[in-house]
Amino acid sequence: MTHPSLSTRDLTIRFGGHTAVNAVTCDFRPGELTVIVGPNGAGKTTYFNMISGQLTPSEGTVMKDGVDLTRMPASARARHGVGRAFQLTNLFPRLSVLENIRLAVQAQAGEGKRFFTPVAKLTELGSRAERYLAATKLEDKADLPAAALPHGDQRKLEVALLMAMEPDIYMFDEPTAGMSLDHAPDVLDLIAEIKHDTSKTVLLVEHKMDVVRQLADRIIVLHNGELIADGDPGEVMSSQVVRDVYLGNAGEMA
Ligand SMILES: Nc1ncnc2c1ncn2[C@@H]1O[C@H](COP(=O)(O)OP(=O)(O)OP(=O)(O)O)[C@@H](O)[C@H]1O
Repeated sequence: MTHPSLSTRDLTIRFGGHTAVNAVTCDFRPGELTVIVGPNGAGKTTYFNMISGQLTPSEGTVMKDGVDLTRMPASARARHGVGRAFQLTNLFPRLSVLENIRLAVQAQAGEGKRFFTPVAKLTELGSRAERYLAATKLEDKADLPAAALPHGDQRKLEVALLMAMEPDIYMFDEPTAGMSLDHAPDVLDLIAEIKHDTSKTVLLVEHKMDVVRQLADRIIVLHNGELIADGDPGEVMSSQVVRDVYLGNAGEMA
C-alpha cells in the first residue's frame, strides 16, 4: 500500500465544554479520493479546518510527508502542499479570469514579489496559466472580470487557482453547493481529473450522495465528532452503524 501523504492522529478540538472533533486518527494516501460524510454538526468542516490550518487543534497532530503541520498557519500549510478551495476569498474581482490565474501561478512559482522576471520565465508561467484556463474550460471567459462570472464559473475559477498552486493535497468542502445542475458536472469532472493524477490526495466534504457515489474511492463517516466508519464506499454506506446514524437524522442522506 502507498505511504500516507497526510495523517491525523487523535485530532481533537473543544469549544468551551463541547468536543466538536474527538480523537480522529486517519491516513490519506496519494491517488485516493476520500469523501467525509456525516450528519449536520458531525464535525466535518471543523476537521477540515484543522487540516488546512483555519483552526488549531486542542490535541493531536496533523502530519504531511513527515512534517508536523499541527501548529502552522494556513499559509505555511499551503506552502507545504495542502491546498483548499475557498469560495471567492482568493479571487481578485476586478482582474480578468486569466489575470487571476496568472497571479496564482506566479505566486506558486515564487515570482509574485519580484520586480523583474526573465522573459523566458514569464512565457513559461503564461503557458501554465493558459493550461489551467483550458483545464477548467474557462477559455471563452478569459478576459472577463472575475466578478462578472456566474456563480458556477466562479467555482471553476477557484478550482483553477487551486490547481495553479500545484498542491499535493486537494481539499474541497461541498464543491457543488449553490450550483445549478448544468454547472455541477463540470466541477465534478475537474475533481475526477485531479484524482486521476496518482500523486495527488483528494479530500472532499459532501452531503449529496450522488456526488459521493460518483467520486469516492473511500468514505469516512463522522458522527458527534468521532470517526465511526472508514472504508470502501459500498460497504460503508450499507453498514448498520451508518444506517443508524442517518436514520436518526432522517432525510440528510439524499
Ligand atoms: N467556532 C466554533 N465555536 C463553537 N462551536 C463550534 C465552532 N465551530 C463549530 N462548532 C460546533 O462544532 C460542531 C461541528 O460543526 P461542523 O461545522 O464541523 O459540522 P459539520 O459536520 O461540518 O456540519 P454541516 O454538515 O452542517 O456543515 C457543531 O456542534 C458546531 O456547532
